[in-house]
Amino acid sequence: MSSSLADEPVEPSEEGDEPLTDDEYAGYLDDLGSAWEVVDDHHLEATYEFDDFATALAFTNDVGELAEAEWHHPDIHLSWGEVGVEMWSHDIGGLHKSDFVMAARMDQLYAEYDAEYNVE
Ligand SMILES: C[C@H](O)[C@H](O)[C@H]1CNC2=NC(N)=NC(=O)C2=N1
Repeated sequence: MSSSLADEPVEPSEEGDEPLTDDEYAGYLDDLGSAWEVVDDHHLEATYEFDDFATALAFTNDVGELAEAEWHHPDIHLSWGEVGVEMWSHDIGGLHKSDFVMAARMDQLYAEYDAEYNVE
């Protein structure tokens, strides 16, 4: 996982942008942690594991703050000990570089948690 993607700006998609094709996003996907996969060439998906609900909730709130700051929002599913995230660009109905930057930022956030488990 290269930290360079996380250091890039989250630039929103422009009107008329086409979603990235698998060839176009392959390099970005390689830069992400192993937690992430692309589903149906449409969105990124990952599940982060934690020791308990409270820690999962804290991570969820951190992701929420990141999303608000970057004005680019994931779908988040909070469970006991787990946070599921889906990330895509709604305005183009698919994947944009900004989704991969956000995923890399979430990987950075997760790395700060003293979680016992990592996602396989
Ligand atoms: C109305 C608001 O500006 C838009 O919904 C923004 C906010 N957050 C967003 N988040 C995501 N993931 N995709 C978008 O297209 C998007 N657009």
